[in-house]
Amino acid sequence: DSDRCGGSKFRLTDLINELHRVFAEDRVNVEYVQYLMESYRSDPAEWLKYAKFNKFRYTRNLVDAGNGKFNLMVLCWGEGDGSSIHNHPESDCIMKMLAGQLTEVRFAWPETCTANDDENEEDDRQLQPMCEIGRTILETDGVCHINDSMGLHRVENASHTDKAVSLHLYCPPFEECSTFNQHTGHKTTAKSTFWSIYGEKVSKKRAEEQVPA
Ligand SMILES: O=C(O)CCSS
Ligand SMILES: [Fe+2]
Repeated sequence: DSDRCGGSKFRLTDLINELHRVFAEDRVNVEYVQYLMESYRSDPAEWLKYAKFNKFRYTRNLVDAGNGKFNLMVLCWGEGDGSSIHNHPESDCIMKMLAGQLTEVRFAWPETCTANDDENEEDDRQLQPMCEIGRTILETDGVCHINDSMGLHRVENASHTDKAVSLHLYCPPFEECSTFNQHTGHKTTAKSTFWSIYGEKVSKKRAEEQVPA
């Protein structure tokens, strides 16, 4: 079937095929990848099978493992769900709203200043509150792009009445990232896991393995 202006419809499967073609090249143009994510018009019939919610926290549902070059996943946010402040190690993150609304809050990397200049072994850092450097409300089909050179972010569903669904592309994929305490800038490492893989809920046992098929 065709879209409004008579062109053939750019389906989720077309997006995935085009991403595989792009990532088969040696060099990837991230702007073009962002253009592809913008070009896809959200159609719930195409992604509902990945949209699995957990009442306790947002879920990450793997759609395509990108032949190891990228991960494409559907994230499902219950009312009030939010991520921690986190980075995207050596990766580009391109995020697109499929349904509902999300707020992206950006932060600068934490400042750490040594309390005193003498060469003491223990680097005595004075952690301080992190600085918010931007705030964007993403509406359906909106896309945002971030990588570590641009800063850190927290993503949250501020609605008390509506759920939200977003499509995330990470290239290259990463299994863990750093999370940050907003008041102190203190950094900890967090492992990223999938709630479902290719539309199948991850069994308790598989959750340990976390190896996409
Ligand atoms: O992958 C995650 O859990 C962070 C979602 S915001 S990019
Ligand atoms: Fe993120």
